[in-house]
Amino acid sequence: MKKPDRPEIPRKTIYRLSIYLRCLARLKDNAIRTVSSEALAKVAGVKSTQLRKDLTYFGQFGTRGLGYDVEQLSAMITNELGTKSLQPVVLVGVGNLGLALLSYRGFEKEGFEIVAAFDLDPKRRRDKKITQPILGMDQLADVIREKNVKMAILTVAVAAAQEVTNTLVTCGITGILNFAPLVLHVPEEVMVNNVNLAIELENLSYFIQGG
Ligand SMILES: NC(=O)c1ccc[n+]([C@@H]2O[C@H](COP(=O)([O-])OP(=O)(O)OC[C@H]3O[C@@H](n4cnc5c(N)ncnc54)[C@H](O)[C@@H]3O)[C@@H](O)[C@H]2O)c1
Repeated sequence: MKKPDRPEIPRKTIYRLSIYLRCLARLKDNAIRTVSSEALAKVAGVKSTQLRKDLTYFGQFGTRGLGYDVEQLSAMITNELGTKSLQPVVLVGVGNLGLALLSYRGFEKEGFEIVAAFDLDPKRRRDKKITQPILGMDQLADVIREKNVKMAILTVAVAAAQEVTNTLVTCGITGILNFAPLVLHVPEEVMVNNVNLAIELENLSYFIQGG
């Protein structure tokens, strides 16, 4: 996977980078140029020792007494996350969930562009709010190649998820955001992130018991 010359960076550290980046964006909006590790940690909701530890994976940042340069730290994190330029993404499965994600206008601001969506039955769903092309599966390989797409959002019915995953991997996709409630089998070099609201709710349910 990415940057193999580095020591293993915990997955949670990478998640926290995304949180730090959004906090830094808010500071930039308020014309704040430098921030102490304590202040940044506080807005990010972590301990300052955690923040400093996370950032040491990527080199030395900040000046003692002065803190971090907001612009420089944002640039470093964006570079590490690979979101310096707009990343093309495809979505497969234009049902209820797929349509909802396609109609969300906020992804581009965050560095991702859903360049096209695909479905077995691309003509079934039409929605004036959707600006991306909805195409048949026969066009998937061409679009992925032409637009050099590496990431896919998977919102197909659970029964089709593994088969569609195999197709995506064959087409060169190396990162899958999977909404289907099953464990996908992929080659080692392919990364899958699962989103499962039921698991998140179950987790909340555990923690609020007896509250
Ligand atoms: N992660 C979550 O929290 C969460 C929440 C809701 C739904 N889901 C899951 O998301 C998926 C979609 O849910 P939905 O309600 O939008 O379902 P849906 O039935 O409305 O849509 C599924 C779409 O997938 C398409 N499809 C099926 N087989 C395909 C194939 N082989 N190739 C291409 N397209 C194919 C169908 O034509 C349909 O348009 C399901 O797997 C569901 O379990 C997850």
